[in-house]
Amino acid sequence: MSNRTPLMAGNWKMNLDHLEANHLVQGLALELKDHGHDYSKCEVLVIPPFTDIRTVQTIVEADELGIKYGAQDVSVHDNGAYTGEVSTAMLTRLGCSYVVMGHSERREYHNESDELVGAKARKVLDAGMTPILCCGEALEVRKAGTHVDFVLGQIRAALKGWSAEDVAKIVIAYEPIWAIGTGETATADDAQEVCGAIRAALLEDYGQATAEATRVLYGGSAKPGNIKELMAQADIDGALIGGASLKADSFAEMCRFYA
Ligand SMILES: O=C(CO)COP(=O)(O)O
Repeated sequence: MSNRTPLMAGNWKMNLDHLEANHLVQGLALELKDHGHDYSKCEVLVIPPFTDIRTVQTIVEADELGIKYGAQDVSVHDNGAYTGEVSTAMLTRLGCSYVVMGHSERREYHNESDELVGAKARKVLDAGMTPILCCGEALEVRKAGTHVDFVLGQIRAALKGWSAEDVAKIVIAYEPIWAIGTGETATADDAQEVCGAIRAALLEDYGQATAEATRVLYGGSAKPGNIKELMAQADIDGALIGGASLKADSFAEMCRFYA
């Protein structure tokens, strides 16, 4: 058993308006409270669209909930003529503690490169928040059997030049694209194979302290029915959850995987 605190992160993607966000966070808080959730056994994070963050902040702060919240993306710029972008300062001002970057949906639809993803992670860490760096292969890569090399290549390109101390502070989320929103979960063995390879690469590149500290999540059709098996794997420290995080009961059940 490692001393890494497990993290359940709900990526809402482009779902839920502020009224629905309010409903979900309150429902989630109640579910967790009713079941006596121990936040030291699993950190709970919601990642709403930008427009819901203020709403989530209000509820979380008013009730001093243990739930944390973050953003799905961020700009690499500080301010200026970047229409549509949101800066790290804007997110810290709203109390965000995590920011996702490099999600496959942004890599695919917005042509985000490993270099840009790495620059976003740097920006987020420098602003005092925790980057959740996403990686993962498409089905063709998996079929060709080169998925481990592909994923390690993404991570190494994004983190080029980083110190061991900084890498130890980030979260890496392995999300095989073919398992996202498809109902097709990677088996626990498939997920462990890649998460284990990520940790072995961290050991090789940055040494033992970093390899032991950096949290590695799995994402892709994670749900109440498979979370226990995923969390039983040595190198899986939590999950990045899409669909199943949009319902208070299913997400709360996953946060309580340890019970
Ligand atoms: O992309 C994901 C989380 O970032 C996974 O989404 P699903 O859990 O809906 O497959």
